[in-house]
Amino acid sequence: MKVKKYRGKGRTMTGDAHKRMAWKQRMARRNGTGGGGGGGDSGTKCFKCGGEGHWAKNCKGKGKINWGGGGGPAKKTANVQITEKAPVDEKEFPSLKAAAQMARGIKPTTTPAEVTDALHVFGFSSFRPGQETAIMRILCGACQSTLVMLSTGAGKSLCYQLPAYLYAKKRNSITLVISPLVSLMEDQVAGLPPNVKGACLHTNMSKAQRERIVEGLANNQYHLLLLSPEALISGGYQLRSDKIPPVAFACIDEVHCVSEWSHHFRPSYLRLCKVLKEQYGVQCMLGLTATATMVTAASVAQHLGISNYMEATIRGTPIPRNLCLSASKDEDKEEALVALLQGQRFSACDSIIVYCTRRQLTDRVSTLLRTCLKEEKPNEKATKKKPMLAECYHAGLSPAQRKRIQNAFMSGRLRIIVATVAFGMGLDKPDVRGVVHFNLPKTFESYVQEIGRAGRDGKLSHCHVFLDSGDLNELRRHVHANAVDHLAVKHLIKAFFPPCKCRHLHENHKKAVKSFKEQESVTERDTSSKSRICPGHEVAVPIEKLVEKLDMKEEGICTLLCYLELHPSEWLKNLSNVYAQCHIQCYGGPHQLLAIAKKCPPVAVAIARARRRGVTMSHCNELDFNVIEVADSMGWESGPVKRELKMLQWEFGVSGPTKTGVMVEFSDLGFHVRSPGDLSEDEVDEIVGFLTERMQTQERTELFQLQKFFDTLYKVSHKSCWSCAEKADEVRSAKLKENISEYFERPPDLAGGQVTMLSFATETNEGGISMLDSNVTCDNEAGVRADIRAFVHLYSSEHNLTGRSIARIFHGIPSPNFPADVWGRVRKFWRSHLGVDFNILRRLATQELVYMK
Ligand SMILES: Nc1ncnc2c1ncn2[C@@H]1O[C@H](COP(=O)(O)OP(=O)(O)OP(=O)(O)O)[C@@H](O)[C@H]1O
Repeated sequence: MKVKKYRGKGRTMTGDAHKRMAWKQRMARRNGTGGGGGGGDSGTKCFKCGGEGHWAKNCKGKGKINWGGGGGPAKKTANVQITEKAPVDEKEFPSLKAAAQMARGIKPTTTPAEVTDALHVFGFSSFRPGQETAIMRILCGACQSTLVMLSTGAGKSLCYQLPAYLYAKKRNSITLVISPLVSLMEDQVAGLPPNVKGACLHTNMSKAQRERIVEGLANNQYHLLLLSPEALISGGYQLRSDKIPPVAFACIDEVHCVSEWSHHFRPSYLRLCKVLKEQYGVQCMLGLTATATMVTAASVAQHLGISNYMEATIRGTPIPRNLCLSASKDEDKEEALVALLQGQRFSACDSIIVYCTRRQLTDRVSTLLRTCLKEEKPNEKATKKKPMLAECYHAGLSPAQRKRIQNAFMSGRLRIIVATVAFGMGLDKPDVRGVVHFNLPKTFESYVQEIGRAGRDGKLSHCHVFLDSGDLNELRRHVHANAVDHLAVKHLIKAFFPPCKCRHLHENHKKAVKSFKEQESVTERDTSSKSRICPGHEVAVPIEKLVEKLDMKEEGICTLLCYLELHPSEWLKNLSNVYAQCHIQCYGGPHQLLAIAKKCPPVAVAIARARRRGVTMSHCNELDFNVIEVADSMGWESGPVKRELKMLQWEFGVSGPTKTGVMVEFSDLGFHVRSPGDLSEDEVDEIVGFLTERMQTQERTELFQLQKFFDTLYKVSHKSCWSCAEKADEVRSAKLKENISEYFERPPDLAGGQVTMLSFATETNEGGISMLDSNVTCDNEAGVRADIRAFVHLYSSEHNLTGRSIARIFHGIPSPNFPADVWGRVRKFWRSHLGVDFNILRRLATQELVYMK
């Protein structure tokens, strides 16, 4: 739609007034207020004081927020914009005083008029708990990075949208919002009020769409920009800091992904804060999350550069008060689910989500519910269209089917959606009245996140979990799936720290100079790993090959590389993935290859290296080489080398560029790091030991937390859901909430100023009901050993088997080299020993492999 623009009294108004009106009416209905709320475009209403009959320009009303250096644009340097620090002058700016008080936790008597007016622009009449403090911290101009930890549906989005809107209006700046889910970005932008201009950049957009957005950014058309962490750190989409307005602040949604201790650690998040600070000059960051323990919060604060995280954290209760929780350990879960939904508690609920872990199960359960509940009264909200009782929703459905089911659920036509956890991320349906977990959720955090989809309108809603030891063991297997062997770690270190000649060259240099003083300082340097001789080399390791070699997922390898970067010794630096292999083909024949070698040094070096390996190049018109290695051997950065190689394809004459008949292609996407090549053997052992220990701690911790989660639910559970199907048990619900809060509020352990989670792993299990312990012995060891031997006989010639890979197959845990769709068909072995503890199985398999060698 073409947008008409009107200019009136210094304000810009778009022509889509009917859209704005509809939005205002929608918001008014939701807030229960009569009309619009003093929106910025209302024409006769003052934006500053909200008063009628005069324009903001002539307002003599309330004070102002400090807009950072008097509202002027932020400073721009060549490539970095620095947001100016605000001069703190509370007398001159009365509302700044309020902001500063707010930031210190003191509630000021009045909220600045600009802020309350902006709140009306968003269609709200008052702040929800936590919103005002967060907003004022961001607006107070003193670069107060803030962590907002409020439950799902508490209204965290306003905490970035409102300051972004005000900053953009006052300073023509933009706010960067880092959002982890591409699928949600469009919805978030579409949900903004008409006055707030947002845009997003993601991979699902066409090139033309992205270019339009980048152009719009350069023209100051947007108040906020949503993008994925990967897009930001890769610097893709031509998004350069000098091409966008100054950045007011950056908001990181799902900020717990920044912490390596989080259940959702995402390696690309790790470099996020650094890129925001160094490349975009961001000084103020706002982190948003619904589920973070204090351990995660402390670690996130470290990444955001917050020194006193207690002061900078706005924290609500993890579970909203209006949710009534229950759990039961029924033997027949399907029968129990039907009974629960027929009971008084859930039969009154119009909108229910039933979560299952597997796709086939969602299918089965939805069919069961359609059959067993069909006599029931259809959804009262049903419109002319036929009401639907229960449907399944999972990633295996076609996009059209998913859309149809989601729309039916959102409009109230579908009463029960039986879904995998893929459903519900970013779901903003206010009246979901019930969430039932047919299977055990993965963690405390997932549980809190998933039940948070109920009762977003603040009305009483019900949540129930069915406990089952089978689910617990299944989740336990998932934990083992991510663990790594000592040997795999060794291979990884070998790949990323190839030995270099720096030390040797240095020794030669030392001999040549023969200066006593120089020798002394060199001896000094040799003993200290911190001032190592090697400055670090660019290394690229092809992802596909490494995944196969280590039998480890790409994300797992990324995580290990992040641990190495986060280590106090900063063993390596992660760089953006690159294509490492270069293929040059000269259609002009071998002469052309030699001719380009004369003008392009990297080609000459690649030919020389090939010759050194014994390859005869005189009759060759093709050349294959690792471009990262070649660039490194020349002491050059790989970026410019690749650009120079690409240029070989073109010749620039007076009539413009013409093709030279040289083809240059890059392939083999690789992990890309900068690492030293002069590690001593002790250092290699230290790194291997560190990573192995770290992975083991992670495994122990996750197992412990899983057990603790199960025990927490078990302690308050009913034997059968019959006891809580008719009436909620408020005492047990309150007890469960209290125990969950305890988990989230547990203070972090600070070892040497670093956040650690070791204590979780070493803590004993306070007499909980351990259903895992039953598995720690192996009754049928001889039988298990016989099966292992049979398996090794059949498959060892074609596959590289390890104790772990055999244990995984016997437990039905897929890995890159042993995918479920292939190995799941080997029925005799796949999931054949679920009853035997994973680590015992691994030990037995390792022993058998050694005996059979
Ligand atoms: N001050 C307010 N007054 C009334 N409604 C509000 C207010 N702030 C937010 N809301 C409404 O609350 C709902 C939830 O808000 P929002 O999506 O920001 O929650 P959230 O905390 O980001 O949730 P999630 O964790 O699921 O992303 C939205 O419909 C929003 O319009």
